[in-house]
Amino acid sequence: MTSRLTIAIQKSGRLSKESLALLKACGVKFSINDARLIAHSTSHNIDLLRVRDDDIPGLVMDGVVDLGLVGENVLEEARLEREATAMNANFVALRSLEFGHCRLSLAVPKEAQERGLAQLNGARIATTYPRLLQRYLQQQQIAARSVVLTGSVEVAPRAGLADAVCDLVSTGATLEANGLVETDVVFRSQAQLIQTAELSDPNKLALINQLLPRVDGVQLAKESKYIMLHAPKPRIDEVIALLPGAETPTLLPLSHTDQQVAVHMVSTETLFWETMEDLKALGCSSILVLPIEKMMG
Ligand SMILES: Nc1ncnc2c1ncn2[C@@H]1O[C@H](COP(=O)(O)OP(=O)(O)OP(=O)(O)O)[C@@H](O)[C@H]1O
Ligand SMILES: O=P(O)(O)OC[C@H]1O[C@H](OP(=O)(O)OP(=O)(O)O)[C@H](O)[C@@H]1O
Ligand SMILES: [Mg+2]
Repeated sequence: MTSRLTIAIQKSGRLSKESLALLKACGVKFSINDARLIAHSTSHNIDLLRVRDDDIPGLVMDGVVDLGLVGENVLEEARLEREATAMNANFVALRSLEFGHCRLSLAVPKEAQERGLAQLNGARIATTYPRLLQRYLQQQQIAARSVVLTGSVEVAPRAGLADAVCDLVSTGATLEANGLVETDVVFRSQAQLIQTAELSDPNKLALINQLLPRVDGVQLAKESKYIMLHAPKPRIDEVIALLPGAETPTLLPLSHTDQQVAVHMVSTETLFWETMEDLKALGCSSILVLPIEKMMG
């Protein structure tokens, strides 16, 4: 029987939707039953294990699953923890996935904002990431104690459990709602695709080799746009100079006029409204910016 590749993703949380969307965009089909831990792919020899994100690094490092999609914050914390306790902390980082962007930051109550990092000497800092926090404090030569909480870290100072927090931040809304001010970035994170270190099954390796270019293609497509416009022939050089990354645009004749040409190109940069307005001022018309679903070089 052909072996099945197992992939661990977060069951429900900040990474779940985009993890599933990535697999789907790679052509891996699943029918998910929310109550089930395991989902079998109907298109590939792949099983999906849906777990808490904290469990994903360990499952990959112990070889229980072949691949995992997890935030670098959780991954690096687990790696430091395992290294410190002489457990296997090996894995292979395959790809950064460009979602789940956040930062682990120190934050203090608004009233204490002016006192700087030195105020943390002797302080109690609430966090879910004690290893990442201690590494940073050591680098900054600060001696503070961590209070480990697995949730609701942001309420710890108000509850009298800590003087500061070291918590995940994205927009900053959670900190603000709790009267806290971000003072230092401890670690920057995004979702990663990781693989177990000892993988020799040729069927699994073949499947991974099929998936990786698809992951790259999905990411490239996400960052790219297809731009189409009609440009006045005499001003074509000026038009091309305005377009981001337009070294090799396609120029096509238009059926109804020889005064204008159609310009088609793929750009990995955003076409800003300002540029579109400049193009219009040069005499361009029918300017379209379209999303791209898939790309392969
Ligand atoms: N505000 C955010 N914006 C973007 N990404 C985030 C944000 N907060 C967290 N993340 C990323 O998503 C991961 C999962 O966050 P989530 O809040 O869903 O975790 P959780 O509550 O620990 O879930 P679980 O129940 O799986 O343990 C985090 O470890 C981090 O990498
Ligand atoms: O800076 P912000 O945009 O406010 O995001 C930061 C918050 O997002 C995450 O929690 P989430 O909302 O996922 O809920 P949780 O605390 O229940 O995990 C994280 O733990 C922060 O609390
Ligand atoms: Mg978690």
